[in-house]
Amino acid sequence: MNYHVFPTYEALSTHAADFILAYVRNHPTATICVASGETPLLTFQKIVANAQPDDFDQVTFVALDEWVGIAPDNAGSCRSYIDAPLIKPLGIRPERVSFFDGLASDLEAECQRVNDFIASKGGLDIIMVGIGLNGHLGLNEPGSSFESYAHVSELEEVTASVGQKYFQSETPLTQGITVGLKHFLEAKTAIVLANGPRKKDIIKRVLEEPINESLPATALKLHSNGHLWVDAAADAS
Ligand SMILES: N[C@@H]1[C@@H](O)[C@H](O)[C@@H](COP(=O)(O)O)O[C@@H]1O
Repeated sequence: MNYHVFPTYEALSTHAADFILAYVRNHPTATICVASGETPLLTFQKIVANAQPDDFDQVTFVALDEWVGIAPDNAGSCRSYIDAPLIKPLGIRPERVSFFDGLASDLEAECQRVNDFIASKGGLDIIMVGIGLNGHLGLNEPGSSFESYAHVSELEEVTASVGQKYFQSETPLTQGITVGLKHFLEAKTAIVLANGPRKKDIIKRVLEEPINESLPATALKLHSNGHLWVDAAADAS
């Protein structure tokens, strides 16, 4: 795992955006899985600001996760956190993006649909995600199998309560639907971003603890091209 500390959130986001832009210019048909949440918002802004008109014409995006029971157009949905700042401004065509439907009546079929979509693209080139305070990647909560593809997860209390920050009013969050850790491990490049002092304790655990499924982010240490990029406030080295 490559660990890199950037002086500021701005520098971290610039690096992440430049990495994606350089990658798609060299690999125009790339498939990229991106996270929702607050962490990648400045990266998305910088990608949009610096993209050339045809950079993303043939690129495919996969949205990492979704809250079960939340409508796609809810401003707090994972979809909204990716669609509004990245997908819409880049003008990505609907057939080139996969979102989980948190309202799907058959969640297992929804997982299979996303698994099939990713497989049809030959897997993920890049997966770039944030990290939860309990070490989750996407909504792969502690205990998630490293062998799992897309699946439904039961959310820990900390995830349900921290998740309230995305919503205007109290919203019950009990389950998530997420790309699996096997997707993460099979991606050609895996990147975890973290910023701010709230993430320092979990970054310390990722750096110090052995690879184990109780701490999903340790999957990064199993990856042959895994990167943990943090700002100085989240640095725990
Ligand atoms: N579902 C999201 C994830 O997609 C995100 O990567 C992570 C970190 O969120 P944030 O970047 O807001 O700290 O947890 C949330 O629960």
